[in-house]
Amino acid sequence: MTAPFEWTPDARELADLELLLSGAFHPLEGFLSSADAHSVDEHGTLTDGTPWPAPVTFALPDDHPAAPGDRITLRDPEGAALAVLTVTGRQDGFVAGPVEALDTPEHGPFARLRRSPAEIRKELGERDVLAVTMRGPLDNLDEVTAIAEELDAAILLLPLAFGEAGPAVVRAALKARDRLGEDTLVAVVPLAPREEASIDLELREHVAEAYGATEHLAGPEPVTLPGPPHRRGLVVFFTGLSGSGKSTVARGLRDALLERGSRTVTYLDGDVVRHLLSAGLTFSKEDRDLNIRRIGFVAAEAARHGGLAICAPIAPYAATRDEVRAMVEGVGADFLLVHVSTPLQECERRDRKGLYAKARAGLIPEFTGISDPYEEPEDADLEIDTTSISVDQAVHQVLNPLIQGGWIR
Ligand SMILES: Nc1ncnc2c1ncn2[C@@H]1O[C@H](COP(=O)(O)OS(=O)(=O)O)[C@@H](OP(=O)(O)O)[C@H]1O
Ligand SMILES: Nc1ncnc2c1ncn2[C@@H]1O[C@H](COP(=O)(O)OP(=O)(O)O)[C@@H](O)[C@H]1O
Repeated sequence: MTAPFEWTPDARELADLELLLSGAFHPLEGFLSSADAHSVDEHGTLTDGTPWPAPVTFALPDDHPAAPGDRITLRDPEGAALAVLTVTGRQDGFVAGPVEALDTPEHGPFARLRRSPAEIRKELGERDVLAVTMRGPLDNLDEVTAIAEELDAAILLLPLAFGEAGPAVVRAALKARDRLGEDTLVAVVPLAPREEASIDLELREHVAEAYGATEHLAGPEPVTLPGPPHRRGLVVFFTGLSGSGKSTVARGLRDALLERGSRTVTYLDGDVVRHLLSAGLTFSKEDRDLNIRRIGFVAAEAARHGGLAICAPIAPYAATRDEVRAMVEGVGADFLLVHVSTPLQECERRDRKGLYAKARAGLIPEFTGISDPYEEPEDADLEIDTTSISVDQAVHQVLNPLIQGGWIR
């Protein structure tokens, strides 16, 4: 009997899964084996010689027990079971195998426009088709019209909607359709961009062909101009030992920002987090990581909308701090890691809450710095040792770079 495995793939894998299931990645029917992925990289073909431009792979952590013959239910982050992957091979971190659809999630912006290649081909019938794949607005509509007229072809716009920018690309396609004429078809394709431009282009051609294209035009690459720093979201994330001064400096920073009044501030105080958002969590590694991920999630949501979030947990693990940085940068905001590096000796001397004495006496287990690890950041954007400076000076050591960097006016 096979084990009932479940897994939530990452965003790129989920997008690829949707294209495998819809037939947009024809002739692929599942995730590639390590051998196929290497063959694609080296020769632009699968091991059986079928032309294919880009690896379409799926990874599981090494400690996941799935083996050939097992069936893995793939779920979206909200828990909907999307497909079953039957494992045919597992090597070099890649899990290969065909996928079968279970359910089509009917949510998300522009879900009604996520039409399958078969549906679009049926609607287009025998006509020649000029497909335009887009990752941003089209600035060449006259050219598109001229080519379509010359070929006597129908126009099919394929907005490649992936990630944060996805809905904006679809809106650009609908705007282009308004100008090109109502008979222009639009199908949303969740194709994640590939790093190498030539491979990305080839993959777009394959997908366009699956949708019935006889001619393919790649729209221009979007120009992304980040807004000025004072309009961008920002997370100021303090990390350091208990008693190092995180909360004191974070509160001082919050107050200084509120006095200036130029930005909205979300303050995720450590104690408030532990009483509400993370109530019931312990200080085990798993619970500390969960606590930090929750803080990161809330901070990233505030920053997504251009807000400034200040967080001040111990956050002892480098990998978890990295995850938060990625979460924040993933929503297009900036992340500033402030290491409050006051040495243990000074933190223990202060022992504001008497916790170090209790930890030394063995009354508090897993106490950071005493009986639990603190991984010193190697990627801090700022470092402050509060041993022999005033609170006001410490606050200015954070505030000044924020002003100089243009985040605060
Ligand atoms: N075992 C153990 N280790 C470290 N700290 C402990 C522990 N038990 C309780 N406390 C108190 O909890 C505060 C740290 O909570 P955090 O949420 O910031 O920790 S973590 O980031 O999840 O590691 C920390 O507060 P601060 O002094 O403000 O840092 C301590 O007062
Ligand atoms: N320059 C300074 N910056 C921050 N805190 C300082 C400074 N000098 C002394 N302290 C004292 O150190 C203690 C730091 O405690 P706290 O801010 O709660 O640390 P943490 O949040 O890192 O546990 C406070 O009692 C604070 O008054």
